[in-house]
Amino acid sequence: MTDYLNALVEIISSNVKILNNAYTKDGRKFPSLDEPFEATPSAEAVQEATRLIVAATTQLATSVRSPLEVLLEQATGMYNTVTLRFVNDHNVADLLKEAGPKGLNAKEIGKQIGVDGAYVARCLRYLATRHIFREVSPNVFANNRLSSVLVKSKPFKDIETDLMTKYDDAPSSALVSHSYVHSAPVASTLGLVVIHSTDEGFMGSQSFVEFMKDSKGYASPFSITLQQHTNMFDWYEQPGQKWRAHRFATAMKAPASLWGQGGFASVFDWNALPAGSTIVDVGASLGVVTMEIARAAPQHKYIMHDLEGAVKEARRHWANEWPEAINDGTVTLEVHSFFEPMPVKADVYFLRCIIHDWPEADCRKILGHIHAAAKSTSKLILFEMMALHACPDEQSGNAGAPYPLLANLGVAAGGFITIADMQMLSLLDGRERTTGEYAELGRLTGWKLESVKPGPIAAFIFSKVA
Ligand SMILES: C[S@@+](CC[C@H](N)C(=O)[O-])C[C@H]1O[C@@H](n2cnc3c(N)ncnc32)[C@H](O)[C@@H]1O
Repeated sequence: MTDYLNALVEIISSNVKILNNAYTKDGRKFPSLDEPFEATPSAEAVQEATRLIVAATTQLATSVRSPLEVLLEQATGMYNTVTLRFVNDHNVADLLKEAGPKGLNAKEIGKQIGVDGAYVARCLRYLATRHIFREVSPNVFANNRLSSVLVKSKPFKDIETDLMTKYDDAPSSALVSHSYVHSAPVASTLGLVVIHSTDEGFMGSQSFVEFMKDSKGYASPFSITLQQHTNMFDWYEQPGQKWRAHRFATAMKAPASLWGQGGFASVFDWNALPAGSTIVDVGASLGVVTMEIARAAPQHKYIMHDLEGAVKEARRHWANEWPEAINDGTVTLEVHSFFEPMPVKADVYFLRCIIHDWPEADCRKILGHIHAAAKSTSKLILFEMMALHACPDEQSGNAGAPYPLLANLGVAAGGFITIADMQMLSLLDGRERTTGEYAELGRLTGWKLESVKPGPIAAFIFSKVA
């Protein structure tokens, strides 16, 4: 067997060849981080090569670096959060977009955003050292591919103060190649997930350790930080949080693109259902999944449930995007809490990124209410990410990865899901689950897991058990 370091180097070099060949076939060269965005070739082989390069380079760097340095880098990860929060709050990427590739001096940036230029330079240098922004010459900074994800669609002068409309018009077509995000010339809604993480996520993380020891009756670490006995979604419904609720709802457009167009419509044969079947989107938010499925199978009736504020947001979204579907009754929006008995006897109930928001007892209530209302033939579909152990796991069918990589490819495949798991814990005491855990949750609430369609967001398809 090749020695440890060379095994990693071989994985990197053979997969870099695959990437380069894919670009050569497209008649271009692999771009550096400083070059403008160009969509990545989308072939599965390119995505797999990318995952393996990320897994191996991270493991190689971690292996050769001093353990103390690695731990220090991780222990001070909050500076990633706060520097990103700083540049976002002051719309620095938007300002630098207007400055162009020559960039802008930190003093001038400081003048425009009302912060001492010396602070600005240090924050931007911290980020540039981590490949977010570029230090073009001493204290002069420009956008690069990563920082341009934070660019919004309005001129800098128009977005400085208006929190409610700051993120409007962000295109939902985040340019995503599998789970790797590349920057578009203007911010995608996926950039809002980053920003939400530096704000609500950061607030939650501050009471993370305390909560796990003793929740003191609070719903989540986030609730402890806020000293409020409500969960994050109820907090969004409160006066003063409308702009955060709006930002969150806008961010929720993004994960639809993680699956790519047609992903939700293709996991289930919606057209095999009798015409006029009833399909409920439980906790729908804007209803981006309903929109995709209803476009593919407009002969059915779709009902979206959510809390009052979220339904108001959704009404605005549908009025802009597809008003006919509301006007002709194809899609109905209703205020309904999934903690109350389900009022609809539907053919299919689906929930995207809902179950991961809640602790076990709440998930059982939600799925139990749906079970009580369902027909014997009803289907339940949970669209959720699939948690993976870092070691081989026969039960989940994860046999491992090439030597010496971690079975979940470290941050390459396990990165986003473990971040999401921590985020769910921090914000809501929710969690990401393995396939076995979804099957067990179904068993306890009267649902049999029939099949799983893997993907960045997997579909867990259940049928009702009497
Ligand atoms: C993570 S978002 C997912 C939204 C949507 N399913 C999607 O994937 O775009 C969670 C949603 O659950 C909604 N929600 C929270 N508590 C709820 C409740 N008790 N009843 C109904 N919806 C609720 C929130 O308002 C939010 O829209």
